[in-house]
Amino acid sequence: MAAALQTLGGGIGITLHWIAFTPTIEQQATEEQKKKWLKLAQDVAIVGAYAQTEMGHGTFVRGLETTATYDPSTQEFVINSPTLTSTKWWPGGLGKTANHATVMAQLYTRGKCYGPHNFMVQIRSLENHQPCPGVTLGDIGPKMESNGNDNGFARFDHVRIPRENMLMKFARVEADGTYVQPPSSKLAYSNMVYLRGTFVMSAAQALASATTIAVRYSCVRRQSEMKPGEPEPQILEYQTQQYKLFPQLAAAYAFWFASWFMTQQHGSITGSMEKGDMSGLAELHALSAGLKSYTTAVTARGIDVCRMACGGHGYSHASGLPALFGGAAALCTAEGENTVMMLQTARYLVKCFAQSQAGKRLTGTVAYLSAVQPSPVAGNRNMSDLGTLVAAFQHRAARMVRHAAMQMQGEMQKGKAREDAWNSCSVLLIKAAEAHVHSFVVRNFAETVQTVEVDESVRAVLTSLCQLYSLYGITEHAGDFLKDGYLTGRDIDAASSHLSAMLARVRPDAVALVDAFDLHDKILRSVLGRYDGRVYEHLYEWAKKSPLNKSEVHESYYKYLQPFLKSNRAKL
Ligand SMILES: CCCCC/C=C\C/C=C\C/C=C\CC/C=C/C(=O)SCCNC(=O)CCNC(=O)[C@H](O)C(C)(C)COP(=O)(O)OP(=O)(O)OC[C@H]1O[C@@H](n2cnc3c(N)ncnc32)[C@H](O)[C@@H]1OP(=O)(O)O
Ligand SMILES: Cc1cc2nc3c(=O)[nH]c(=O)nc-3n(C[C@H](O)[C@H](O)[C@H](O)COP(=O)(O)OP(=O)(O)OC[C@H]3O[C@@H](n4cnc5c(N)ncnc54)[C@H](O)[C@@H]3O)c2cc1C
Repeated sequence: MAAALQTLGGGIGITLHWIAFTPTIEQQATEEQKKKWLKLAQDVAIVGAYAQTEMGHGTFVRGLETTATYDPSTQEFVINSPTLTSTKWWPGGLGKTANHATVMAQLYTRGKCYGPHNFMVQIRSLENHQPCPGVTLGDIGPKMESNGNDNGFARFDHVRIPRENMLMKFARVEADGTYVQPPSSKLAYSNMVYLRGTFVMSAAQALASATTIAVRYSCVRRQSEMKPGEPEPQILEYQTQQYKLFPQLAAAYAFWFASWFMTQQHGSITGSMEKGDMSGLAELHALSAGLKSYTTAVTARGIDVCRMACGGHGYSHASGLPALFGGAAALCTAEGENTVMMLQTARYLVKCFAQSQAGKRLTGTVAYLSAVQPSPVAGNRNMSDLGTLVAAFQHRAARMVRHAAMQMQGEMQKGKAREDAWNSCSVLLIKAAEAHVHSFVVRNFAETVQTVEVDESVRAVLTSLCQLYSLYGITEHAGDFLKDGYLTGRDIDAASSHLSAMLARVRPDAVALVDAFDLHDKILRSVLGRYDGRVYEHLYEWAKKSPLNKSEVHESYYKYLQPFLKSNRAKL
């Protein structure tokens, strides 16, 4: 049903109904409100959008301009778009599909603003789908990709909704206009934390799709001569092709396992929060923000590497890779722009570092920050040992977090305000946060391959993949590891040669490793990645279906080319 709606007419999309609107009801509505809206949403008796971002604000949620002003005389909220920049802009499905939206608006009651809160607003008639009175709707126009989804705009002209339409699980407004504080003002943001967590799996699946396409195609495509006179080899025999694709394949597995951890963490921490224990919220926010930022950025870059590794056919929509890239690029901006999200993780790390300096024992994903010794113990390390590789990544991250935090402290000691010191160290902070997330992904990958219940022969392959992922990270960021002498030049050389060995070791299992993602051709939508490998016949069939081939001589010849040619020939 959802898939059909998604493609119906190519102009509507209910993705956000499932991944944002419905979860917002689940997470932010009271039991009473769930009785009213949740089943309607789950049965698609209503279709919703998650309307938070505005033309003028996306990142800075506290700067949103849409207002929800409580009128105690009628016990209603008045939803209003006071400026052009307050126009809701980007929400998926808002343009033409949704008839309801959860609208994030600044809550005003008794003349005071209590910040952004979520409100349920019906935006279209359930009878004829016309916009409701006071509501102006439309599509924001073509985008880089995902044009099957009507990302839209909405304006509200003093639209009245019942008090009960404020999602009141955490904060409330009583009938007389009294505002009741939530346990944490950030609980209004809880669905963003949830959605960021799901992006980690979206990234893993996207990278899995791209590597499936590129690895399979690299076994079909034969090109050039490796040795004079020999038959053209599969392009996957070239070490450079392996160096392009296998780190992406390893990252897909790494992110898949990271998403398992994210899902488990989200479940257990939100479970505790249901019982009133908010202690895990900060770590959950930092982890989801950092993982979302890191995995989507690596995935978008990795998909483009896969696209380039497929040569010209990779650039064709027949490959499915341009669409994958466009989708993954969106994940880098949506649900919290990547830079801003990584800065949120950095903010948490600086806080934890200060606590560790004050003698507090750190736990969870930051525990290593207090365990890692500042002075490196150089020496010939066994660069094929997973424990050694994990320790190297944790040392790198701890060193970079310490360096950024101390740099910031130094700026403040010179008299800079905290905010100015933060801004002038934010590049260092971003790099430190990226190193932290990278070390988490490596550690989690290593722990998963060592504990997951699989046949020992499968564990051996996954261990090689984890070594490959880690060694690739060390060689790609060698400077970070060499800086304080924790790793030596000899270690880096050893890492490079082990990496080459891992490329050769993974090669025989490469196709099995992508087949293991079990992505049906209908999901891959790629002529190059077809399970049956019959690329060329289907590439020709695909091309013949191009709209330009409907006529032998295209109408543009008669309209433009023919007169142009004629006039040029007349001048000869
Ligand atoms: C092939 C690819 C796969 C498929 C893809 C296919 C197609 C692609 C198409 C579309 C993609 C799919 C779906 C798209 C769905 C997208 C939906 C959206 O985009 S919804 C809108 C999302 N918007 C955001 O995420 C906004 C980001 N901004 C924020 O979250 C906040 O403004 C920000 C940046 C966190 C700042 O908030 P602020 O209140 O100013 O906080 P401070 O930075 O001052 O920090 C104050 C303290 O609050 C803590 N904090 C902040 N946020 C949270 C939170 N969410 N939870 C818990 N705590 C939080 C923060 O840590 C501070 O704490 P301390 O004071 O340090 O203790
Ligand atoms: C495909 C897609 C689908 C979307 N779907 C939805 C949806 O369903 N619902 C919804 O509400 N929204 C949706 N969005 C909007 C999305 O959430 C916002 O685009 C995103 O939050 C970024 O905000 P912005 O666009 O205002 O960019 P800005 O915040 O203006 O960012 C622009 C630049 O400024 C930088 N910047 C901003 N703040 C800081 C800072 N504090 N420190 C350093 N640099 C900073 C950013 O890093 C970035 O480089 C969608 C967006 C896309 C692309």
